[in-house]
This record gives sequence, C-alpha cells and structure tokens, in this order.
Amino acid sequence: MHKMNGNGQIYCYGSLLDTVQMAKLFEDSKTFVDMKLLFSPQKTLEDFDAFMAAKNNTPSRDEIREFVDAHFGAKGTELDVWTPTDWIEHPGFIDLIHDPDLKQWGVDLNNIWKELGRKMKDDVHKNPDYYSIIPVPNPVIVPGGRFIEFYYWDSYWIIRGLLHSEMYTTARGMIENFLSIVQRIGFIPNGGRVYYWGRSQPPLLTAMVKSYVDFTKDDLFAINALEILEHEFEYFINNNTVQAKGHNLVIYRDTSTGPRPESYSEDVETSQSFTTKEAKEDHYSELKSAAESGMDFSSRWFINANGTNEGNLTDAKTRSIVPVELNAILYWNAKMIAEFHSKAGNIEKMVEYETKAQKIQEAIQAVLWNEEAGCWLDYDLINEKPRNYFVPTNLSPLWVKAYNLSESEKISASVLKYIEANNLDSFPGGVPNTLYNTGEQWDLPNVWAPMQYILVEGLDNLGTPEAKALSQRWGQRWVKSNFEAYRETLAMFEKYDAENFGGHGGGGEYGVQTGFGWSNGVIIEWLAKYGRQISLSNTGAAARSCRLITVLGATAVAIVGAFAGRFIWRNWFK
Ligand SMILES: OC[C@H]1O[C@H](O[C@H]2O[C@H](CO)[C@@H](O)[C@H](O)[C@H]2O)[C@H](O)[C@@H](O)[C@@H]1O
Repeated sequence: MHKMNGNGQIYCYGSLLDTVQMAKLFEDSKTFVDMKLLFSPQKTLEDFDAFMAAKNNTPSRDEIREFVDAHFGAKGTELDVWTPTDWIEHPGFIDLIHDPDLKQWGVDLNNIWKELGRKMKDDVHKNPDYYSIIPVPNPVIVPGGRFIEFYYWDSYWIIRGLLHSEMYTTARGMIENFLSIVQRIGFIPNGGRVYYWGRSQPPLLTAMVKSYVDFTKDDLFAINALEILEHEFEYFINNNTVQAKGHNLVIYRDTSTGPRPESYSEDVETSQSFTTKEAKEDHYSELKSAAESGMDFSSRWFINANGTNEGNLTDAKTRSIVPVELNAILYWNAKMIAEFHSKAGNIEKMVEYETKAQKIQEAIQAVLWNEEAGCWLDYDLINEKPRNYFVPTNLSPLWVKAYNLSESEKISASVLKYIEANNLDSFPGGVPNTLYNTGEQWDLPNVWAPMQYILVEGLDNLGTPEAKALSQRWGQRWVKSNFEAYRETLAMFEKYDAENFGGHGGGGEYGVQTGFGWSNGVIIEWLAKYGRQISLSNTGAAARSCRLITVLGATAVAIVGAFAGRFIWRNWFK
C-alpha cells in the first residue's frame, strides 16, 4: 500500500467501512468517508470490534447509525472557505470581452473563485489520522458541490482559469501541493482523500507547471520541479505499461482492493453479477481504473462478449483498453520535461526525454492511428482490434501535438471527414462524450468542459483554415451555451447537455453538481480568447429577447391602439 495516513482500515477498506457503507445511512455514499474521526483510528477500531461483538455481528441500521454518530463528526469540517489572497476584482481578461452581458459574466466567474477556495484547518496538519483529507501545505480551489477536495485532472483547467484571472500565487500553491504529494506518496491520487489511494487521474501536473511558466516566465520553477516531474512520468510508465502490436503503451489501472470506498454499496451491487471473489475483485478494479481515467463511467470502457461497446457496468474492461489520451499526455509530458531540461542546460537529459517522446509517438502512430477511420482510436487488447467508437479523446493527439507535424494537412483532411462521418457538428449544446446513451454520465448526451477544450484547442493547433474555423465555431458555441445555462440558473455545471443548447447534464450515480471548477476555467480562458469577436446577438438568449421584444411591442401597439381608438371614438364620433 502507498504511504497514506494510518486510518486506511476506516476510510479505505475493512469491516467498519463495509458495515457502515452497506447500511446506506447517507443519500450519497461519499458522505461517510468524508466524515472526521472523533477518536484515534485505533480507539475507533477497538470500539467497533466491541460493538460488533456485542451485537452478534449483526447490528441493526439504527445501531450502526448510533455508532457512527458517536464516533464521527460532520463532513467537510476540516476545511474553511478561503478567499484567495491574490484575488483581484478586475483581471485584464475582462477588458478583452466586448459583449456587455458576457463581460458581466466574466466578472461573475472571477467572483466564483472566492466561493471555491478552501483552506485546511491547522488540526488536519496536527492530527492527520483523524481525517480522510490528504494534508497539503497550500489552500486550493475545489470543483464544487459534493467535490469539496482537490481533484487531479480538474485542477489543470482550474489552474489555467486562475492564471487568466492573474491569481498566480494560488495557482502556484496548488501546483506545489501536487509536487509535495508526489514526494510524499509517489504519485498523485485521483482526488485529495486517502480513499483514492490506489488510483491517479490523467497526469497533467507537468502541463500545469508548463502553463504556470508560460504565464509567469518563471523558468526556474519548472527547472526546480524537474526531478518530481520525472518521477511522476516514470511512475506511470513503470506501473501502467502494456504491450500492443509490439509497442509499449499505457493503460489506466488501480492498485487497491475492494469497492470504491466513496461509492461502496453501488460497486457491491453491480458486483452481484459475479460469483467468485476473484471475479468481484476484477470488477472493482475495472471500475476503479475507469475512475482513474476521469471518465467514470462510460460505454467507452465496455467490452462485451461480442467485442463491442454495448452493455453496462458489468462489461467494464478498462484495463484491456489502450486509451488514446493517456498515451498522448505521456508523450506531451516527455516533451515538456525535455524542454525544461533544455532550459536548464541539461542536454543529455533533454535528449533522453526527446527519445522517450519519440518512442511514444511511434507507438501512438503504429497502434492507435487508424487510416480507415481517419482518426486515432482506442485499442482493445482482448480482441486485438481498434475500437471504432467516438470519444473526444480520439482527437487528443491534436491537442498535445503527438503526431508528425509535417502531415498536418493530411491529418486535417482525415479528421474533418471523421467529424463529418460521425455527425459531430450536429449537436446544439457541444460535442457529446460518446454517441451511445447508456445513462452513464460520460455518455451521450453529456458534454464536458475538458473534452470541449481538447477538441477546440486540438483543431486550432492543426492550423489549417478549415480546422481553425471549426475550432472557433465550437469554442464560441460552448461559451454561448454555458452562458445560456448560467443566464437561466445563475449556476455553472460540472457537465452540460449536447442535445439541448443551454441545458445541463445528468445521469450517473450522483446528481449534477454546480460550482464548477473546470467549467469556469475553460470559459474564462475562452472569454479571454474569443472575447473581442463573440457576440450574443445570434444565440438562443438573444433570440428569446427578440421574441419578447416582439411580443411586448405588439402588446404595446395593441394597448396604444385601443387607447387611440377610444379617444377617436369619444372625440369625433360622439
Ligand atoms: O464519487 C464518484 C466519482 O466521483 C469523481 O468523479 C467525477 O468527478 C470528478 C471531480 O469533478 C472528476 O474528476 C471525474 O472526472 C468525474 O467523473 C471521482 O473522481 C471518482 O473517482 C469517483 O468515483
């Protein structure tokens, strides 16, 4: 097990966790594992053993609730709402926005950083064993809603938003937290809780450092971080590598045992279809590996007996699918590490990481590029075949430039054909995560900010006029659609609805959350990028205002007409 707090037997696995979570005391399973201990882990476990013995190992639900009430405090009490010290009222990006409504929205989004700021209480540092939160030195910006701790890949888009909001100290503090976690634990867990101990998320720490350096020009920050960044890169390569068609590629995987602690009863329920302990454990691993991808859950991870993506969670085979974006991100990490080494003057190391990047690019080209589809595709290791199902990540090599740049024209033509063949431009609310509606949250019709970002920035990078035009249209549509949802609800959502302009997402195992870190980050970046050109005049909002003005106008004309009629009647005809 990785070096975590001494409370694993409470928050990560074991009889206490099983008993409490299977009693389903809380509407959201995450609630229990976010609660604070009132006594030491050792005393809590001793009391639990005594409690179970006294109840013949079959306590009632009420008795379990009493035990929890007596031994655990409310969730979230370890965190204080924190106003970032570097927050400013009017960051420069707001001046780049032309449309007055969008400008006001930019101000509102900048204000939301204050609502999402969290600082750990001193007691967390003094008594870490009493909490499931992973102690970090600096305050953080959290996603929002039920997600009251940091999340790894969410933080990339949050940090980019913070940098556009000129909150360099907060952004740097979050990156330093991650660097300290790699030093302490060896990798970055999925989120800031000990119960995420067996899995990470798409490794974007090096890209966070690169973003910070691009904004601040503080090359030394990257150079000083190099050893840790290399460590994280090697961690993924050493633990996640598989062979496909004679090439080394990486997959998502998990090293823990048992159901996800934060969704325990949900996982136990789906595991009922499996009879043996080994099969159940395999099922849990597939689910947790899907969580490592950040796409929990999606038909993207289903391989049924016929080798297709139809099915449900019991068909999850995440560990047998080579995902395009994870390999693309590792290529990108190697390139950025090489660049930082070059800045430091470490030529040997630079060449070493350029070579690693080159090898990953060759593997991506050989195994994941699909000439027939005209795009990159995930690879099914069980059936040894590409998975020709749309996911935005199929285009992720464009985002990180993990392809032969001299072939940009050819790739642009192929990819645009692929987009057309899959009808991806036909959705009013953004490009959906898949084209298959399973009710899982990373499937049709849900659409997510990080995925729009990967698509839009990727097409922009391609550089051909056609790809750039589509990129701009999709980027601006996303801004307008998020604005429409905000105008109607005054909320930013974790996911949206591809089929409904201005609609928010749903499905999956918890209700849609608001806040929301990565959605705000992407919009702030794109308000800065498109602010001068974008206008709301042809959006649904404007269309509705026009309709309203027409109706009001017609009513006004009718009223004026009626008065005029009565006046004329009284004065001329009486
Ligand atoms: O509790 C269920 C799952 O919740 C998280 O996943 C979702 O929210 C994260 C925070 O925004 C996001 O990073 C992830 O992509 C979402 O699917 C958590 O990351 C999962 O591990 C957890 O099982």
